[in-house]
Amino acid sequence: MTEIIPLSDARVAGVAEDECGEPLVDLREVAELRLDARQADHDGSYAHLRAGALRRLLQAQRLLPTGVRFLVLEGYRPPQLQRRYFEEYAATMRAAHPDEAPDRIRELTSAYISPPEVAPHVSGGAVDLTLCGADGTELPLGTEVNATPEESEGACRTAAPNISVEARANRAVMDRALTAVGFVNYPTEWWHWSYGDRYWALLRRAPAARYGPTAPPGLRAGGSTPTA
Ligand SMILES: C[C@@H](N)C(=O)N[C@H](C)C(=O)O
Ligand SMILES: [Zn+2]
Repeated sequence: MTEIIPLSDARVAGVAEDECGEPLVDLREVAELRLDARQADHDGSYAHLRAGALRRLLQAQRLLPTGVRFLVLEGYRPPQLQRRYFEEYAATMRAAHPDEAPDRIRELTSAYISPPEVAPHVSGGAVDLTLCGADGTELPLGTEVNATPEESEGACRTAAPNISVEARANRAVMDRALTAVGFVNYPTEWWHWSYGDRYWALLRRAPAARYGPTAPPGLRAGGSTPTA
């Protein structure tokens, strides 16, 4: 089995960043992509992706079998929302594992929510998505998108054995299309794919991440505005 590198791993934080300045693009204006409103926020941040990541996502969609499309749940995530998600799930992990040291709690947390300082969604290069048919009906992928390791008994892991043959085949369909255009998967979450962020750079052995943390679309004064 290949090693799963958690987002809390020091190697992720150690990746250099070479911000390319690509803008965030509003997916609500991209007719070819189907968006789901489950993660919708007040300013539409969730519906944004860096231009290069979006271009690759559209290429990947063209590689899907006839009649199958992507259903996108979340792209960009503002830094303060990432911090809130991380702190909330870390509290859940502390309650479930009261004897574990802080570093282990951070690692357990990062299996489901990224530490804010390396968060792929905050770079605008990560996307949570599933597959649907022509009428928008979701295909079986083994768990709901965003199912926790606890509620899914680990079936959220991309290579989990405890899913149906059909779900495994659908995960392979996603993998083939998204990997072919340069995305990488976070192996603890079948629905989470990214391009250009630090995790991507580490897995693809790129010299640096192309996308650093960026400000929400409403706060940007043209181009990409680094937040830190
Ligand atoms: C839980 C999910 N929505 C998610 O995005 N997790 C990853 C690891 C993240 O926080 O970047
Ligand atoms: Zn994600």
